[in-house]
Amino acid sequence: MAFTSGSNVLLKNIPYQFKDVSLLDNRAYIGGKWLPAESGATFPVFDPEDNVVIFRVANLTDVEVHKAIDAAQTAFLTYKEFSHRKRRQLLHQWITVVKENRDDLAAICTLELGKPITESYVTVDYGLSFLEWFEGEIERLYGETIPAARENNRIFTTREPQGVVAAITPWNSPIAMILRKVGAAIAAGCTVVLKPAPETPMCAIAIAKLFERVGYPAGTLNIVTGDAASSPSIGNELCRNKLVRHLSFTGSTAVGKFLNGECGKSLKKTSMELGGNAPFIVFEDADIQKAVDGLISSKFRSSGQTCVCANRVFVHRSIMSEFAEKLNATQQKTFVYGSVWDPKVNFGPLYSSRGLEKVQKHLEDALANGATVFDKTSNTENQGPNFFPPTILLDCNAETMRFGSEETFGPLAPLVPFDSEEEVLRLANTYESGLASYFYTENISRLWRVAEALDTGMVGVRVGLVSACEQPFGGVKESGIGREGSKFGVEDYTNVKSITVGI
Ligand SMILES: O=CCCC(=O)O
Repeated sequence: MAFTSGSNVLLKNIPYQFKDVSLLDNRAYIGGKWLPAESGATFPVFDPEDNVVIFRVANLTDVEVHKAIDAAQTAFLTYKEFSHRKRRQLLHQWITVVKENRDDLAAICTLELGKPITESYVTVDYGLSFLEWFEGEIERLYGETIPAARENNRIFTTREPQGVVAAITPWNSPIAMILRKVGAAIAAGCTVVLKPAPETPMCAIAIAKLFERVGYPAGTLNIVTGDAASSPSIGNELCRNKLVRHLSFTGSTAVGKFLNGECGKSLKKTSMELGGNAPFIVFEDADIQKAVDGLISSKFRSSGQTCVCANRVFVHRSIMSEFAEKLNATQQKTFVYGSVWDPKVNFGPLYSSRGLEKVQKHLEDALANGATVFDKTSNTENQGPNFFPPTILLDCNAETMRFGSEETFGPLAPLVPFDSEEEVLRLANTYESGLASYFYTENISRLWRVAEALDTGMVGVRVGLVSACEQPFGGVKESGIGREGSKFGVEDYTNVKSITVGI
């Protein structure tokens, strides 16, 4: 299927028939209207499977972003007066239309991210789980009563929506990351200007198309699209415009630090979900097959392209060879390669040639410094220009090789031997990142000791997957500020107001 009809454009034939082609708009969404860039400019979106252009999307500048923020502020003045029950009903309707359009949303995700279709359904359902969780939270945005020190005073608190939220979302899990941010902000009573990643704008547009059907005030959600070159001007407006009260960003630590600095100039609240470099530790007393299974999901999920993917794999020296053998055997059995539209396929290409280059650099650096590839994965030839197979490296050193200090964001599993708990904790906690960590042990004392000692916002103990709508998601140190998902994710978009009454 390929077609052009007004603003609904798909430039390439694909083996999927969209049920509702109106979801494939290539315009921005501002104040309830679908608009091309004022300059008429567009930017290309590529299919990662073959690097062919699939869409051309409106390339905005700060001028349109300014208008989107004004529209969001106008909508906020109406939306903030809605009762919690009414907000909940609207969110429920949004959930219903997202569910009804699950197939098309998964297809768009596969198309612009190169995710195998089966994984795309997982990300749509993961996104939906956030909306469902936030729907429940809306009516539980409670305040408190506080005993007053002055006899004639009574003090209580309420939670108020902050106002206009700017959200900047990544390419790596577009539907889930958009719904995790936008769903929480809308649940809290805020309005949103969303800037999706230039690689995956069509997921955001489709979500907004469904949002539009629900009956929120015009301007409650706005989508401002732009390519990498226009992102700095769009980002500057989002950071500097005083009507924006909260900026929520998921992406690299370098960009997060810059945005946070800019937001500081008008003291905006920020939520920053930044780079990971997660340690994954397998102690000598671990259930080895359980640890292998955990690493398969932590390391290779989304072809290794999530911020919570294991990056440094520490394995106790005494079990290294057994672990490596089992890991290799399990990954050979687990992954199926081929067209991302084939429901049996569960491992796809990287998102772009940029992603591929980084993984290749980390591999070359490790090999140049003494690492070796463990039994090259078979059946992975001719999988397209951005494909990188699951690769296990032996004889690695996290202190001297590049993967040790930088997130690889790809399916490279460097196994680093260690000899003691003290040593591995020092290595795991060395860097400034502190998003997720994982470890496997069957020793109950060690379980508590290590969980408490790991300096990360999230710890997976005997699990390779921590992400869930009810789990507070976020990091410490240079991995971020704030928590997404869970009750904290909604509270993050509210201000606590204290009201003192004299009687
Ligand atoms: O990569 C960012 C987050 C993915 C997840 O929520 O597991």
